[in-house]
Amino acid sequence: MSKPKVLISDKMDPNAARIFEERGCEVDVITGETPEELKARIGDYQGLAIRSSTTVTPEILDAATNLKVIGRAGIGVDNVDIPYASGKGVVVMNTPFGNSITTAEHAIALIMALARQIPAANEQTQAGEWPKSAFMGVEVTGKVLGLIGAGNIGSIVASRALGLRMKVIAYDPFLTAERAVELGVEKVELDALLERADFISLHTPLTEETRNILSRENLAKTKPGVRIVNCARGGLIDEEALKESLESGHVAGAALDVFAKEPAKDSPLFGTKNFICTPHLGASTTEAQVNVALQVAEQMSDYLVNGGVTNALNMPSLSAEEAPKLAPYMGLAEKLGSLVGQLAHGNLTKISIERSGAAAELNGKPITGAVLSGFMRRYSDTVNMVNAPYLAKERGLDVREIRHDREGVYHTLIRVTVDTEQGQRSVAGTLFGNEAPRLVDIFGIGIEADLKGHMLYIVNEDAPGFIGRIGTLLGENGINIGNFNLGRHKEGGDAVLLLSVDQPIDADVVKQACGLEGVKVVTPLSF
Ligand SMILES: NC(=O)C1=CN([C@@H]2O[C@H](COP(=O)(O)OP(=O)(O)OC[C@H]3O[C@@H](n4cnc5c(N)ncnc54)[C@H](O)[C@@H]3O)[C@@H](O)[C@H]2O)C=CC1
Ligand SMILES: O=C(O)CCC(=O)C(=O)O
Repeated sequence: MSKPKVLISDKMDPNAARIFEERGCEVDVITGETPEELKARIGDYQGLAIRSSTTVTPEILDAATNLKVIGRAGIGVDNVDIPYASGKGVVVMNTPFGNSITTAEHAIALIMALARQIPAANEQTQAGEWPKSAFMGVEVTGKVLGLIGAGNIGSIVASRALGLRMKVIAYDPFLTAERAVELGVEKVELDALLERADFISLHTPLTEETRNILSRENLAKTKPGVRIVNCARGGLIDEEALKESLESGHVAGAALDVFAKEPAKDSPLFGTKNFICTPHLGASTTEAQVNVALQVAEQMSDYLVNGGVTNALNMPSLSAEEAPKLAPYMGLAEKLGSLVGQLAHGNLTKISIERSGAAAELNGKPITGAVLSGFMRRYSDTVNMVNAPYLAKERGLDVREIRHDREGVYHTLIRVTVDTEQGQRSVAGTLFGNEAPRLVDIFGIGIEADLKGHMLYIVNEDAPGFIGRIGTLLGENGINIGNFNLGRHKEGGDAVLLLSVDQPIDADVVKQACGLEGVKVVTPLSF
C-alpha cells in the first residue's frame, strides 16, 4: 500500500516533518505559495498541515480531491472553512493545548509592557533622550484583571496574574461556579467586568457572540484608565473605537497581538498614543512551536495510518488504541447501514442504531458514524464517516443511538432500524471470532451472510424448485454465483435469498428475475 502524502504549507518546526516520516507518511514542506499554487498542488495530498498563513477556502477544498485531514498546528481554526470541509468529508484537527502557556505568557508580558510603557521607554532611551520623567507606570499588584474568556489560556493567565497578586474576575458564560472557585477567580457578568477591571485581557474564540465584544458601546462602559490586551483574535474589539478611546485618554493603554485584518500592515491604530502591538506572536516560542508541530504530526499520521482521531473539530474522537478494536465493528456497521439504505424505500425519516453485548461497551459515536456513512450512500457517493452525520442532519434524519447492556443470542450485535412509509425495517449483524462481520437478521428473517462485493437480494414464496430456476437464469446470463444464503419465516411463507455473485447485476437480469414464478422483490446490492 502506498504511503499517505502530507503537505506542510506553513512554517512549522522541522519535528513535524520528522514525525510524519517516522510514522509512515510521505511529506513535502512547501510554504509561502499563493492560493492558486496551493489549489494546483493540493489534489496530490491526503493530509494538509497548516498554521495561520494558509487559508483553507471552499475553492482549495474543491481541488483537494484526495484530502482526508487538515491539521492546524495551533488552536484557532478560523482560517479553515470547517462546515465546507465537513461536507467534503475532511477531518479538521487542532492542537488545543500545545501553545496555551506560551500565549498566556505573552498576554502577561503585554500587561506588564502596558503597565510600565516599556516599548516607548525603550525607543526613546535608545534615541538618546533619557526620558526618565516622561514615564510614570502603575503597579499591577492589587489591580483588577478582567478576563473575557476563561478557557485554557484564560485560566493560565489567571494563575499567573494571581501570582502577581492581582485580583482576577472573569466573564465566561460557560465557566461553572466550581471551576471559578478552583481557579481562584470571581465569575462576573460582562457589564460588571467592564466597570471594575483595571486591565482587561481577551481569551475567547471569534464567534458571532464574541465578535466586537469590546464594541464602542462596551468600551464606553469601561473604567477610565483601563488597559486592554488582546492575544486572542482580531475582530473581538472595534479598532476604530479603541483608537478614539486611546486618543481621549479613557483607555490608558492597549496592546494587540491580533488584528481584524492580518497581516496588519497599515492599521489606523499604528502611531496612536499608548498603543503597542506585536505581529500575532502569541504562540511564537520555541517550546510552543515544538509542541504543536509534534502534536499535529502525531494526530494526523495516527488518522492517516491507523484511523485514530484526536482533537477533531468535526468528528468524534477515537484513540489509536481503540481504532483497531473498533475497526471490525465499523466495517460491520457500515455494511448494515449500506444494506438498509439500499433496501428501504421512500422517505426515510428516522434511523435507530442499537448496540448489544460487547458492542454496547464500545465508543458508540464512531459506530454511528459508520452506519450513517453506509446508509447515506443512498443519497451521495462522496459520503464518509466525517460528512455522513452532517448530511443526515441536513436531510432532517432523526438519528437515535440505543445501547442494551444485556447480551442476547449473540455475544455482540448491532441492529439498524429505519422508519419507512411501510413501517419499520430492521437488519442486524454480529462479528464472528470478534472480527468477521456477518448479517444475522434481515427484516425479521434469520439468515447468515457475509455482505461483500456484488449481491442479489430476492424475496420469494417459499416453494420447491425456485433455487434451481434462479440459478439457471443467472447462469444463462453469464453470472457466476459465489455464495448462497437462505432464510425464511416459516415453511411455505416468504423466503429470503441473498446471493453473492461475481458480476454486477444489470436491470435486464433484474427484470427477468422478477418474472420468475413466486418472486416478490429483486434488488441488486453492492458493498
Ligand atoms: N495570539 C495567538 O497567537 C494565539 C491566539 N489564540 C486564541 O486564543 C483564544 C482562546 O484560546 P483557548 O483559551 O485555548 O480557547 P478555549 O476554547 O479553551 O477557551 C475559550 C473560552 O472562551 C469562552 N467563551 C466562548 N464564548 C464566549 C463569550 N461569548 N463570552 C465570553 N467567553 C466566551 C469559552 O467558554 C471558553 O472558556 C482562541 O481564539 C485562540 O485562537 C490561541 C493561541 C495562540
Ligand atoms: O500559529 C500561530 O503562530 C498562531 C497561533 C494561533 O493564533 C492559534 O493557535 O490560535
